[in-house]
Amino acid sequence: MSEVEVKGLAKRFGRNIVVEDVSFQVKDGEFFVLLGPSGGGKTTILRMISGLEPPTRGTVWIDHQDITKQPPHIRNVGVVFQDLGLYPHMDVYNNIAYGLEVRKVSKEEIGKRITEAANKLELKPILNRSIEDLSGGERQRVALARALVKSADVYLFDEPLSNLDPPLRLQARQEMVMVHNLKKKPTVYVTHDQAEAFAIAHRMAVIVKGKILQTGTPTELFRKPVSLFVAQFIGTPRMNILDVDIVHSDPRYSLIGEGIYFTLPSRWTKTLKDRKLTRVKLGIRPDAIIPEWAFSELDHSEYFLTCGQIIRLEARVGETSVWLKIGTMSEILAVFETQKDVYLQVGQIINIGIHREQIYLFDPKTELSLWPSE
Ligand SMILES: Nc1ncnc2c1ncn2[C@@H]1O[C@H](COP(=O)(O)OP(=O)(O)OP(=O)(O)O)[C@@H](O)[C@H]1O
Repeated sequence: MSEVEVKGLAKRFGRNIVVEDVSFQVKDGEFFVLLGPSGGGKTTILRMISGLEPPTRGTVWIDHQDITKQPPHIRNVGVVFQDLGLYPHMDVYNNIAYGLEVRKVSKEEIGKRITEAANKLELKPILNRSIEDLSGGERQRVALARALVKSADVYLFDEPLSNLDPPLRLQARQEMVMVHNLKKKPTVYVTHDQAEAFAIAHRMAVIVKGKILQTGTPTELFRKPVSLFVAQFIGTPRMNILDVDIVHSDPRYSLIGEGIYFTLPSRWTKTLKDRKLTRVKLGIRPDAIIPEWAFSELDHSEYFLTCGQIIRLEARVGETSVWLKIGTMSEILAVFETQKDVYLQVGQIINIGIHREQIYLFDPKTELSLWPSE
């Protein structure tokens, strides 16, 4: 059993605090993703776990042992960084072997492990090639093989796929998940690509400006974002946000805004009464908007109804993005399944429905999520 845990981790470079009070735990066999925009401190966290950067505060634990003061070569951590860290003057075989030689693994054992890894990652034909002659995808597989031959307690990946084209990226991602499944060790993976995070994470943390905003499974973060930032960061296309007034029309509360008059289900009454808010930010995911031609299949009482004028259209295979003006000024994006017998055009006015249980409300000042009573 291995487990990696960071407790109250902080890092300051000069006056700049780049990681602030970060804590998380990754269990054996778990794939944990640190997701966040560039410059948020994700790489610095991995560098602190691997021992390349000493924390200003906080501790790093592997297998319930505090290893914060251990030098990097003592820590049994397998790392694949963004630049892959391959030695350009060495061939593929020696790049993979190097870390094992440093650890005094016998030549025989090294040969055995490399053959195994080369078979799994299809590297056999290029074992004697120089790193300089390899494509981006091949280099990426060499870096993975280097992690695979190591019997590490923890694996760390820092955007290892960022230099690859989309098709290669998908293949490399599958190879990486394969390495993880073979090793069944805790893995921490850094990315700023939320679609990638969703595809591979068991659990993930959204990290911005050195702080974790939320930790949970991809579904938890999608369904129950703690704030407007997380709600818009997770899910493509981004959640629509509209500023609306709150009106108390006893016994219920209603949302009133540009083209909007929604009477909220009674579950919201307590939350809105307690908060005494007069305005909120209303969040609607583009795929939660139902077009009029799908109305017959739905129970109207479950939906808020309004209408919008199409201002832009973008058709893709199987779905169409439709930008709608509602009221005189507000604009929202809806994504509809493309229908053979429905012709849409700019300027057209259509009716839309929004499921009552699929709206999000945010406090306009703190931008934290508001939730109805269960
Ligand atoms: N050695 C250093 N000295 C000074 N500042 C640093 C150092 N390393 C990182 N930083 C700063 O710390 C901040 C966080 O950087 P970090 O690379 O950890 O973020 P990141 O979330 O991994 O970003 P990216 O996705 O772009 O790699 C950045 O502002 C960066 O400039």
